[in-house]
Order: sequence, then C-alpha cells, then structure tokens
Amino acid sequence: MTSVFIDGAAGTTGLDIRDRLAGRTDLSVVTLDEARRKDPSARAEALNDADFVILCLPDEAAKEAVALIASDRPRVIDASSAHRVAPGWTYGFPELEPDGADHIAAARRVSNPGCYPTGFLALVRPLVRTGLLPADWPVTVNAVSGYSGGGKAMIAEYEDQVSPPSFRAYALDLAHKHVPEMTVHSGLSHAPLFAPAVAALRQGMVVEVPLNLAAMPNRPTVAAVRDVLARAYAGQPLVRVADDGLSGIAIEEHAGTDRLTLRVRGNDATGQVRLIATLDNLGKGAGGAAVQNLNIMAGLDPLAGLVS
Ligand SMILES: NC(=O)C1=CN([C@@H]2O[C@H](COP(=O)(O)OP(=O)(O)OC[C@H]3O[C@@H](n4cnc5c(N)ncnc54)[C@H](OP(=O)(O)O)[C@@H]3O)[C@@H](O)[C@H]2O)C=CC1
Ligand SMILES: CC(=O)N[C@@H](CCC(=O)OP(=O)(O)O)C(=O)O
Repeated sequence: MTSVFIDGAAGTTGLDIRDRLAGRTDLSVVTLDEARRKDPSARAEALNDADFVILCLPDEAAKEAVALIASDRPRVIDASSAHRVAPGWTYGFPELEPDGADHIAAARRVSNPGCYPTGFLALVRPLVRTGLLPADWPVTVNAVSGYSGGGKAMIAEYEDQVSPPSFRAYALDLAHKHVPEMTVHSGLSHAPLFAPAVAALRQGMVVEVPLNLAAMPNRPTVAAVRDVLARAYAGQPLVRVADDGLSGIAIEEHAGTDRLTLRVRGNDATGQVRLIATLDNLGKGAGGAAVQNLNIMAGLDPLAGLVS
C-alpha cells in the first residue's frame, strides 16, 4: 500500500491532513509521536521510508526536511512557501493551466500554493494567458483570511483573547511572502500590490481583484471577463465560476469545504469590475489542495477525501 509520511502532523495543516486521510483504505499514513516528531534522525528515517511525504512545517524546517531526503523513493508535497517559485518544483494547482494536472501527476516535488495566491491566481491567470489583461497591468489584490491562516500561534492569539480585533490589515510593508508566487505564476510582468487582512473567524477567505476595464486598451465588457474564467474552469469539480447575482458575498461561504468559487461583478457603464474568489484557507487553500495533489500524484481518485 502507498505510504504517506506527514512531517509536521501536530500543526494546523498537518492535523487537518491527518484527519482527512484517516479513513482512507488506499493509503497508509505515518506520523511521529510527540517525543520524536522534531528528532532529525527519526524524521530522516520516516522521510526516506515513505512513498510520499507531505511537509506541513515552517519554511526553514521544510527546507531542512528536503535536505534530509537521501533516497529516490519519496515524492514530496510541500505545504510551506519554501519552494513555490523554486527551480525543479512543480506548482501544485492542477486547475490553473490546461496541462496542470498532468505535470503534477508526473512530478516528484510539488509545492502547494499559498491560500491567498490560490484565489488570486485563479482569478487573474486565465485573463493574462488569453491576453484580456495586459501582462504589465498594475494589479491590486485585497484579501481577508480567517485567523487559522496564521497557524497554531495565531489561533491561540485569537482564541485566548477576550476581544480580538474583528478586522486587522497587515503586511503593511508590502512585502508579503506570497507576492513572488503571485507574480511568477500569474504571468504578470511586475508584482501585484497585495493588501491582506485577517478577520476574527477561524476559517474562510475572500480574495478580490478590482479592475478598471475602461482604462484598458481593448475595454473588455464584464461578460467577456466572466466568459474567459468560465471557459478556463469548465468541468472542474472544485473550481466554479458563479453567475448568481448575489447582493453580498460572505467570507464563510466555503468554510469546511474544498471549493473555490470565482465571481465577476461589475458595471459596463462605469467600465469597472470586481473579481472575487471565496475559499477556505485550510481547504483549497492548504490541506484540501495537498490531498488533491497527493491523489493526482498517486494515480488515485482526484477527489478522494475532498468536499467538492
Ligand atoms: N494555516 C494555513 O491556512 C496555511 C498554512 N500553510 C503552510 O503550512 C505550513 C504549516 O503551517 P501551519 O500548519 O499553519 O503551522 P503550525 O504552526 O500550526 O504548525 C507547524 C508545525 O510544525 C512543527 N515544527 C516546527 N519546526 C519543526 C521541525 N524542525 N521539525 C518538526 N516539526 C516542526 C511545529 O511544532 P510545534 O507544534 O512544536 O510548534 C508545528 O506543529 C507553513 O509553512 C504554512 O505557511 C499553507 C497554507 C495555508
Ligand atoms: C492570516 C495569515 O496570517 N495568513 C498567512 C498565510 C497563510 C498561508 O497561505 O500559508 P503559507 O504560509 O503556506 O503561504 C500569512 O499571511 O502569512
């Protein structure tokens, strides 16, 4: 049976993936007990003995784990941001490019996307690929995450406080660690301006890209933008383009699922559009994406263990 070692199984993403894989009969899951989970020799043994390893660690520990792999056996899925633009690593977003799942199926090293980049890239990449959005367009991305996006430390910070802030803008130096992968994998020629915030709810995420269509050389319509996204994700079970006319979009929309919904709302008279993605930062934004990549790499049902 295919074996999967989760390194970092006591953390937020690791525990989530362990729970997701617990009922699987097509995989055997290996974790280290509390006394050995940070012991480099125990980790080295487990890393080299598994068919797959999923790294649910801070960036430095993820790099250290990769360096501990000395055998050709393990194929790696890294949930951290250590290898998202690194040479030799495949970006683990199967729906993003037409041949994305094929590349992941064949890869030995797959880097899971960040939660914010999952929403951002899903909205922007097809527009750049088809030329609707000029690659040198100055793009802004506003986003709000549930606090579980900050891992154990932020969960404790929010759940131990009597009155945590309802909404907190951060990354005010405009150098968030997700900007490089947003730039590289969107095909934009310069970095988007990324304005994230964290809200006082555990799970959920809204990622928004506002665009002034009227200022673009070809002045596309709102329907033309929606059509590009609808074509790009047609038939994808986890990524859908909704045209439902909702008057408001809730951050909790997909909490507890692995869905990613994209909406294109705008006004042709003003020539303005809001591209809006909703997802669960721990679902398609982390653990769900890791399990999806594992299924694809192992040649299993791609949706096994996922909530579509
Ligand atoms: N939370 C989210 O929404 C997302 C997280 N990620 C990424 O996934 C990775 C894990 O994040 P998350 O689960 O949130 O973080 P957590 O802080 O919740 O968990 C990280 C775990 O790694 C353990 N750890 C740290 N150093 C080592 C080491 N040297 N050897 C073994 N274990 C170690 C920690 O141990 P201890 O328990 O002792 O602290 C902890 O259990 C990060 O790179 C994060 O950026 C990616 C997408 C979304
Ligand atoms: C709310 C919050 O703090 N979120 C995290 C990102 C969570 C995520 O996507 O994880 P990666 O670190 O793997 O990219 C942050 O902004 O650093």
